[in-house]
Amino acid sequence: MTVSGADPIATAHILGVILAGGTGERLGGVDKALLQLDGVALVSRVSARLAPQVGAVVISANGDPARFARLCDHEVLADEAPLGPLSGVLCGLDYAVRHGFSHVLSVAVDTPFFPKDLGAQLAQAGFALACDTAGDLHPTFGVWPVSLRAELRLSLQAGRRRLRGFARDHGAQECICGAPSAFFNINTPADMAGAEAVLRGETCFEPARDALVGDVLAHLDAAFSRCVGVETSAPDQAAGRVLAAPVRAQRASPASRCAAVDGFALGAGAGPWRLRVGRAAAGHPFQGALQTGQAVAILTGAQVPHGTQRVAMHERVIVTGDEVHAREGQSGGNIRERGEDFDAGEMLLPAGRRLEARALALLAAGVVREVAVCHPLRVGILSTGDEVKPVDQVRAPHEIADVNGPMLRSLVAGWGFEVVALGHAPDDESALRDTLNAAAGRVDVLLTSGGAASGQEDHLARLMQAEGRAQQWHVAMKPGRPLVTGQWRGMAVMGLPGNPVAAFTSAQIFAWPLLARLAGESYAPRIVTLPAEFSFSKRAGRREFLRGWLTDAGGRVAMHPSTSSAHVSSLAQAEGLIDLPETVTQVQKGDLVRFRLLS
Ligand SMILES: Nc1nc2c(c(=O)[nH]1)N[C@H]1C(S)=C(S)[C@@H](COP(=O)(O)OP(=O)(O)OC[C@H]3O[C@@H](n4cnc5c(N)ncnc54)[C@H](O)[C@@H]3O)O[C@H]1N2
Ligand code: MOO
Ligand SMILES: [Mg+2]
Repeated sequence: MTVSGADPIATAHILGVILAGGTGERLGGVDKALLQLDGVALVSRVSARLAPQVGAVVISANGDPARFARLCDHEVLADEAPLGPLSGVLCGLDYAVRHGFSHVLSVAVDTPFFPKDLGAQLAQAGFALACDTAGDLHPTFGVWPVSLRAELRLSLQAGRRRLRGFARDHGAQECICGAPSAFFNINTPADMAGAEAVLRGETCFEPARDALVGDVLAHLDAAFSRCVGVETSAPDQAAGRVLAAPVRAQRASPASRCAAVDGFALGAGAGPWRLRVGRAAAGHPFQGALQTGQAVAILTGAQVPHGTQRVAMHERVIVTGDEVHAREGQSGGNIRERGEDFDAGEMLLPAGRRLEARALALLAAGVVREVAVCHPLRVGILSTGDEVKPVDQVRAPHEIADVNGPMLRSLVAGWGFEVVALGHAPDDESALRDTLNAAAGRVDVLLTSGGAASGQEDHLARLMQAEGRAQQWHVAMKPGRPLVTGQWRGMAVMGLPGNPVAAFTSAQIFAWPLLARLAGESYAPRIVTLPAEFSFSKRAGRREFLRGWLTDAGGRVAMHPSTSSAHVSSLAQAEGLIDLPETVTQVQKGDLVRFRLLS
């Protein structure tokens, strides 16, 4: 179903719902609604901001409603089944219908500075979620028509609890309603202190620190999801593709008891055994069963006849006439039992697994004839910069060869994605716009390099913020401080920094998990922990990735002496990235370090 907006909805027809069901875990499990910000409970602040924007206000919260009684006289609605904020919205919609409202405007109780014209902005669309000017979606802030009730209930009953997923599936628009600071939400005691400082006018919301690597990864997880379609295919035709659904064995393996060696299938008894006429070969079962004291010749892989106790290797028996005598030293049954590798119906591979040789072998063993796989993810690679030229066009000393282009194309192809080479764009906003527009029709995701920072000729973030959706990051990471993430006309975009070592590192740390997510693939970098063969000092608060390799004797990690993000030689020598966390200031020889293996 798609709900589209026509006329804006009158304020009197909108019911305001304060979502106050969270557990406030990072604040020690307190009820956030009751937290006092500069002497006023959050629920009261949010209610005061919401009331002028709607016809009436209710609170969605579970537990004892009396706790709100001394703060406000809003009705408190408990969830039918508490399944997160979406059940709060559902409760609000039910209440809205009973009381003659046409829409719900939902807000979160822990976000006290939301825009004063939020309702008016969202109501233009009829069904919409709020996002900020940096492109971040705030799915608890939305306008919801009551007509969504039945589908929302069904969706929750089916276990789909994500606001953004439901909203996107049902055609919600995303409206830019304010600056990121307007959606500042309180999760930790430090956020509370920050919000109080803002109220006192001592500070504004500009981030005081660079984003942590973990923050950026969490944002990627929240803001992006699989974007490619799914089809069914024979496994053989799907080599290199990603499974969209788990696969179960269609048959046990082995499907029948069979011989693990060439020799004689022996029936019960201590021997000698009387040799029967005929044999059991792979693909040609012996017709008949072995009685006590009987034997029959058998070959590796053949089904063992009924009544077989064990299979003796031919080197280990003596055959005289039609009698088989066991020699000394016979051990083991030499029989592969039915289903000893896996049983019919057993899960062989999970969704998200890429079908490489080992996976394909397993599917064949399980007689799997059809799998659901994701379409390949098309990844555009674009270099930017007036100084950057293809290698065969480099002339003047102020020109440099495009290093990032070939590096990223090879990296992305090596990860198993489909590469679309998009060449190069100059440092010019209008040319970049044209390039982005052209790319949006050809690829699912675009990786750029260069122009990701905030210099005069760094256009990517500015352009995308103005005309698409973008987040410009300063990551507390070296190399790779600048990064841009966002969307352009439905295409995911990641702007990597220009310096090649930074581009490479940011690609490993951020682009790879992003691409995997978009492609429906599970992402699992290979990381080992080994003693350092070097000592090194660094600043606290920043994650650093050094280029390193395993020492000849093995078991230790050496570092390249250069930490410059422009020294490409250090990359070529590297076998991995040494990952030094934010908290570390000193590494001594012998200390354990995390080493992310490349290739
Ligand atoms: N005032 C600040 N300046 C810079 C910051 C900062 O935070 N504040 N960050 C520095 C860091 S760290 C990096 S990394 C770079 C990243 O800059 P951009 O992503 O904007 O990239 P450019 O300015 O276009 O180029 C930087 C550098 O990289 C070379 N480059 C670019 N593309 C390629 C390519 N395809 N092949 C080879 N080399 C390339 C380019 O020539 C520049 O030398 O910004 C710092 N500045
Ligand atoms: O990303 Mo920059 O160093 O890290 O050159
Ligand atoms: Mg720059």
